[in-house]
Order: sequence, then structure tokens, then C-alpha cells
Amino acid sequence: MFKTIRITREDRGLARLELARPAKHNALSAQMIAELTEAAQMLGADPQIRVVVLAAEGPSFCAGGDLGWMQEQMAADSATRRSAARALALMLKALNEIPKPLIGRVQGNAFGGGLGLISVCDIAFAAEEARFGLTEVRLGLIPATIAPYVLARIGAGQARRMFFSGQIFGAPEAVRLGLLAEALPARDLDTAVETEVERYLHCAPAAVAAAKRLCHRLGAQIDAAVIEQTVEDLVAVWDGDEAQAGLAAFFGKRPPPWQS
Ligand SMILES: C/C(=C\C(=O)SCCNC(=O)CCNC(=O)[C@H](O)C(C)(C)COP(=O)(O)OP(=O)(O)OC[C@H]1O[C@@H](n2cnc3c(N)ncnc32)[C@H](O)[C@@H]1OP(=O)(O)O)CC(=O)O
Repeated sequence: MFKTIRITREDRGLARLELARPAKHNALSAQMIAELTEAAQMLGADPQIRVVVLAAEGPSFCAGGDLGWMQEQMAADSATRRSAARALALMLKALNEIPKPLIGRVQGNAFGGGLGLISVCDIAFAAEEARFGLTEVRLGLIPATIAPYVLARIGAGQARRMFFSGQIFGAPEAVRLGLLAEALPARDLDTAVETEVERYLHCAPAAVAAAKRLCHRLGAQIDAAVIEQTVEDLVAVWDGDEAQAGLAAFFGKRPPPWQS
């Protein structure tokens, strides 16, 4: 039924939700955004599922928003753009609101929206050689719909540095920032995720769900108005000359005009 993601269920109450566009480094296309939204809602509502692992096939966890899809939005009318940006925002909201532990399993690159996906995980583990970054500003874009979740996860001070510089950093730094629970040798990643899964499967599901609600309520308020503002921010950036130039440079495999 899904083309860009895969879901595997285990009787013990575990679902593995896997990004499956490896040739495009799991970039978030319109179809993947729609499928992830549907999967998050479905797994969230399934009483048999008590823990969800978010993983990815191929060399990257996720290379962020699909830049071809973004280029299409730049040429579209404002209603189409707004609905595309809102789809991205609602996907993140749906993942964030899964009322059970969402555990990230990260390898390779997690850039832009990929780092956003990690930020909506409750806890994440990564291979030591994984790379992270909010690379949007290098492309003339901004981290928009992902911003509330990244800010909630690592705080404004650390986030500003990432937001403004697009700097790429390694897994030890991601642990220090609080994005990851642990960075491990790649061969130990599945064991670490499995140990974490078992911890949650030994707990009362309604109590775990209530604990997650509590964490959300006491953390940053990511309400409908905040989300809608990020949609407008993304729509506005798609209007800009820098985004046009940045994406043309990416697909032309050349540096953007501002790169020193
Ligand atoms: C969510 C919001 C914003 C964003 O997320 S903006 C996107 C931020 N992401 C990036 O800046 C990452 C861009 N990609 C890369 O830097 C590199 O591709 C890579 C992931 C480091 C991999 O490099 P490598 O050299 O190994 O491979 P290629 O570059 O040749 O890529 C292979 C293949 O995949 C395509 N691709 C990679 N990333 C994307 C992408 N993000 N979108 C679309 N396509 C992508 C690349 O074009 C190649 O395709 P071919 O057809 O094979 O040429 C906004 C918000 O917050 O709201």
C-alpha cells in the first residue's frame, strides 16, 4: 500500500516504520510526506502497537525536504504552495503526537527535515559516523516547519548556531546537544534500539502514553498558531531569489553564488 515507506509489525507490540527512498537519500517527497502522515496516524491509533521505531533504508537516514518538490512549489500558485508546506507541517505534527514512544535509528546523513524527524522522536540512537545539520540556509532556505521541534529539543541558544550557519556536525556533538541519546559503532546500533524497545514494552502502555502527554504539555507549546506561522514562513522563503539560486545550484552540482 505504501511506496516510499515500509511498516513491519511484530506481535510483541513493536512497529518499525522505515523510510524507503534510498536512491534519493530518503528525501521527503510529497508522497513520502503523505505516507508518513498516514502511517503515524494509523500506528498511533493501533492498540496493538506500543512502541514505534523510525528507521531508514540506505546510506542516509534522511536528506531533508525533497528539493525537486520544493522547486515545484516555487513555480506554483500560493494556494498550492501553502497546501504543500502545510502537508509537511502536519506530517511532523502527526509523528510528534504518536501517543507511544517513537525511537529513532539513525545512520548516514540527517540534514534539514531529517534532523526535524529526529527532533520528533522521543529518543534517538545513531551510528558514530552519522552527520547532522540544518543545511537549509546554505541553499537559500530556512528550517521552518521543523523549527518548533528542533527548538523544543535543543533550546534556542544551540539552535540559533545551527539555524544560521547550516554547519554539519557529527554524532558526538548531536549527543552533547541532546538530539541523540547515544552514538554507537554501527554494528551496535540495532542492539541499542532493541534494548530501548524492550524497556518500554515492559511498562504499562496507558501510563507511558500519559507520561508522553505530560512531557509535551510541560515542554514548549507547539500549538496550531505556531505551526501555521511556520507554514507561512516556508511559503515566504519559496518566494525568494536565494531559494531559486540555491536549488538551481544544488541540481546543477555547483556551489551557490554566496558560497565563499
Ligand atoms: C524541511 C525543510 C527543509 C529541508 O529539509 S531543505 C533540504 C536540506 N537537505 C540538504 O541540504 C541535503 C541535500 N543533499 C546533500 O547534501 C547530498 O545529496 C547528500 C545527502 C549529502 C548525499 O550526497 P552524495 O554525494 O552521496 O549523493 P548525491 O548528492 O549525488 O545524491 C544522490 C541523489 O539523491 C538526490 N538528493 C539528495 N538529497 C536530496 C534532497 N534533499 N532532495 C532531493 N533529492 C536529493 C540527489 O539529487 C541525487 O539524485 P540523482 O538523481 O541521483 O542525481 C523546510 C522546513 O523546515 O520547513
